[in-house]
Amino acid sequence: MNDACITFSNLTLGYDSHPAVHHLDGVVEKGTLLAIVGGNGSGKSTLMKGIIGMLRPLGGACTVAPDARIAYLPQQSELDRSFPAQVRDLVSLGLWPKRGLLGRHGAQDRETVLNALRAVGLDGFKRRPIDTLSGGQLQRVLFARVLVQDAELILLDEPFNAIDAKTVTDLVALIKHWHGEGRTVLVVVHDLDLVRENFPQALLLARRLIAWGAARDTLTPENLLRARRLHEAWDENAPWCAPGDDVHDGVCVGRQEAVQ
Ligand SMILES: Nc1ncnc2c1ncn2[C@@H]1O[C@H](COP(=O)(O)OP(=O)(O)OP(=O)(O)O)[C@@H](O)[C@H]1O
Repeated sequence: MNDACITFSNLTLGYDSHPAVHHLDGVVEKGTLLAIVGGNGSGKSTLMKGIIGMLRPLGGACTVAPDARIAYLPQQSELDRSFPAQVRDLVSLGLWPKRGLLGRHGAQDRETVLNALRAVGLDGFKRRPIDTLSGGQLQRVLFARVLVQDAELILLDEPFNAIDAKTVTDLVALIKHWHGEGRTVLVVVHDLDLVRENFPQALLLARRLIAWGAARDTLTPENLLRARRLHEAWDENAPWCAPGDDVHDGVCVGRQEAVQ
């Protein structure tokens, strides 16, 4: 059996005491390629932020294997492209765990960056200002940064949004390559056909876990309908489950007094 890369233990994540991911349990084993799916606002990005430690749990715990270096690619909408930088600067940022933020880059580092740009199909782009790139080109640059990070755990939040079919095909190939190298890769994806065709496993969220397993078994019409119904019925102002509160079907139902 593989070792655990990420362990969720009754994990609840949220904002201002309002839960966005509720009572999640399970283990992502090392070397897994997993798609995270669910409707808008179902908690996918929140889960990613919980895994990298950007969000502290409201309850429970999320543990990442201590030896796992993490590469995280947020949604493009969270990136500031106005920063005056060239493509090579952005890709070089992936080297900072090895070199430190102000560390000097040697000839080998420059070669690593060029090789990464070549691998994502952007040979010759190293001096381009990042604010002149198309959305698809920027996503390729960000994948190049992940490449140079050389991380054991890779988290990609909606990397295929507003990307043309050719770019999606190229980026999926890179993701499969990382999986083939034994890395653990979690990807937030909206296109369910793309998941069925390319991802061995899927985790379906509607703030709580609906299903998790082989992609084809997870993305059944029944599970998707259940996810939709639960999601639509969700109360945005639901309170945080305090320790000791009762949970029914994955949702906090408050503290039930013992029946005498
Ligand atoms: N910084 C924040 N402060 C308050 N609430 C937030 C914050 N970020 C997200 N939320 C809320 O948490 C819930 C889950 O959001 P999240 O971004 O995780 O969903 P998602 O599944 O990634 O959605 P999408 O597919 O639209 O990107 C939503 O109700 C959202 O409004």
